[in-house]
Amino acid sequence: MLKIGLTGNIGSGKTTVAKVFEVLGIPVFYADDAAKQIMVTDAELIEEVKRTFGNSAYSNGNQLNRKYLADIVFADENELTKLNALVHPAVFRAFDVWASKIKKVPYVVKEAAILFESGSYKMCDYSIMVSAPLDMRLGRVMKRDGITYEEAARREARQYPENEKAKLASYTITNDGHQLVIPQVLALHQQFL
Ligand SMILES: CC(C)(COP(=O)(O)OP(=O)(O)OC[C@H]1O[C@@H](n2cnc3c(N)ncnc32)[C@H](O)[C@@H]1O)[C@@H](O)C(=O)NCCC(=O)NCCS
Ligand SMILES: Nc1ncnc2c1ncn2[C@@H]1O[C@H](COP(=O)(O)OP(=O)(O)OP(=O)(O)O)[C@@H](O)[C@H]1O
Repeated sequence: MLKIGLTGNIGSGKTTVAKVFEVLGIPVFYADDAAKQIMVTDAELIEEVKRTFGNSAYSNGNQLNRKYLADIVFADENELTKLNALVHPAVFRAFDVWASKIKKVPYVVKEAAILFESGSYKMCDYSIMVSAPLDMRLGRVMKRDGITYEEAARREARQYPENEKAKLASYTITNDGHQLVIPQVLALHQQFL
């Protein structure tokens, strides 16, 4: 069973592409969602996050104060590195457990915003990058999340540039509103069968 990493910078449309793979019957692991879940359920991790970023990182018990944490980590690369070091090992383990339970499919997809930055592409057989022009990506995220251009751009600045990712990726899907996405996914699907 192949493991295919699926990534793309903020607002590229990787989750949208992942849904197409799901429609084709391919199981998809959403690393960002797994991280979200782990950050509110793993007691040891919660304590580490509080110790590192202050008790205000959580409110009402184990409810993650996402805005508080985002303001700290996306403003300072060192802080983001600290958070990544706490969260990512647990996400890697969750993926391995999830994948080990899946049988009788030719491949699974791991969707992760920072597949290359975290190094997790090395644990995949192939990687796919979803690409779209910067302004289009930031515009999509502003609309989806109700955040400002500056907030979206700050996150983008913490991710590898698209041209560097393209060098590492096995395949690229273009989601620029001109090229159709579904035929591009179907072509890769045929290849992985
Ligand atoms: C800082 C947090 C709490 C902010 O939460 P928020 O709900 O505002 O954002 P969300 O998690 O939905 O992420 C939205 C987008 O931000 C970008 N982003 C998120 N985490 C990271 C990161 N570690 N590095 C670079 N970009 C990131 C991605 O493009 C992502 O799709 C959250 O992003 C977080 O806990 N990040 C660290 C864990 C992580 O790395 N998750 C992503 C991959 S496993
Ligand atoms: N081709 C497209 N045309 C119009 N809207 C699109 C297109 N592709 C994606 N979108 C929209 O843009 C937004 C961002 O897409 P999506 O959530 O799939 O991106 P993402 O790469 O997973 O983003 P993030 O890194 O922020 O999680 C969503 O609201 C989605 O519906």
